Amino acid sequence: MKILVLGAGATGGYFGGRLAEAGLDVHFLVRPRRQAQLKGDGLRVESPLGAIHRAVATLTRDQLDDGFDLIILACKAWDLGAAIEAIAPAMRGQARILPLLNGLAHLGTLDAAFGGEAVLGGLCQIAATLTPEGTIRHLNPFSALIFGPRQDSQRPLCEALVAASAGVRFDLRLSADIVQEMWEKWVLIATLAGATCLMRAPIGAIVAQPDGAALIEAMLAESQAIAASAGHEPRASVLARFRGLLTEAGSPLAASMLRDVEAGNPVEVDHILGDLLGRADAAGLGAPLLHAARCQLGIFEAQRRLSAGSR
Ligand SMILES: NC(=O)C1=CN([C@@H]2O[C@H](COP(=O)(O)OP(=O)(O)OC[C@H]3O[C@@H](n4cnc5c(N)ncnc54)[C@H](OP(=O)(O)O)[C@@H]3O)[C@@H](O)[C@H]2O)C=CC1
Ligand SMILES: CC(C)(CO)C(=O)C(=O)O
Repeated sequence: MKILVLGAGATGGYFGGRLAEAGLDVHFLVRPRRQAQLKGDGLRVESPLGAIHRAVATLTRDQLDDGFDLIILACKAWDLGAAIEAIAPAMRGQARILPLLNGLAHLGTLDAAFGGEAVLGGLCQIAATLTPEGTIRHLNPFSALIFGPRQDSQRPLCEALVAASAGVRFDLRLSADIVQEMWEKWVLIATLAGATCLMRAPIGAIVAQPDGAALIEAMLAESQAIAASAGHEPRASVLARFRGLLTEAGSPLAASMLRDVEAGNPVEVDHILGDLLGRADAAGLGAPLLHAARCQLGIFEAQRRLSAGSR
């Protein structure tokens, strides 16, 4: 199976690197600055599960052909349009796309560009970051990639990926209902990003305050109600796990969006909170805490753009 990974950032570099480490035929579609880093120093991953430092195959969009079976899409939401243009030559063949982005809106955008049959469902669970020097830092021992077919015709490729990935050093799971699992992940990330970015602190610091846990619980209830109104009520066992993660005393857990805020990077506020709130509005649901988080991140984004423009 020939795999193309768009983006050698935190998630693409980590999961692509682990697949390459396990002997799969992985190529990274990158832009020239990242290609120079990877050609100069190889792919570097620091991880409690074992470091990776290896040469990897890279190509830029002008070198792309249609010989790939699977494209793992690992860009931020604001880069989706450029990513679609970049992978278009590979989509002339039989390739299918496995997106790792948080949220859900990208599925519709990819379906419109390449047809629904080309687009699997997918998500990842990891805390990782890309340093300015190009190292991927995996921040805790947890890493999972969950994926699955959205149409029956996609099932053989999904099963082939599982078979080819025996021995890979992360949890790879073929989901029986990937769209439901993407919704559940959206409920988690909207709450985690909303709370940790609004409070500018990890979970442990928030729940150490007298009203912290109640605030997170209320935000989780808002996200849950929006998912339920779309026909994707999170399963009770999943909600119980999320509640545990989101209210754990002393937890260092924070959303990758908070790491982006702290680094002064753009944030996926429209994709993760804006889109969810659009669906809340359409269903006539109030979600005041999620609205407050969106407003706060909107201000951050506007100020970030202003100061980037004045430099
Ligand atoms: N980081 C995390 O812990 C987690 C992230 N996620 C989600 O995963 C998604 C990806 O996030 P993450 O990996 O952190 O993001 P990063 O910013 O670390 O990496 C994205 C990479 O994509 C590359 N890229 C973007 N557009 C293109 C293009 N057209 N051609 C080639 N390369 C491109 C960027 O390259 P360049 O340097 O050239 O801009 C960048 O290196 C997001 O939706 C995020 O919410 C989900 C779970 C955890
Ligand atoms: C919820 C979490 C931490 C899990 O991977 C995540 O997706 C993120 O921080 O972007």
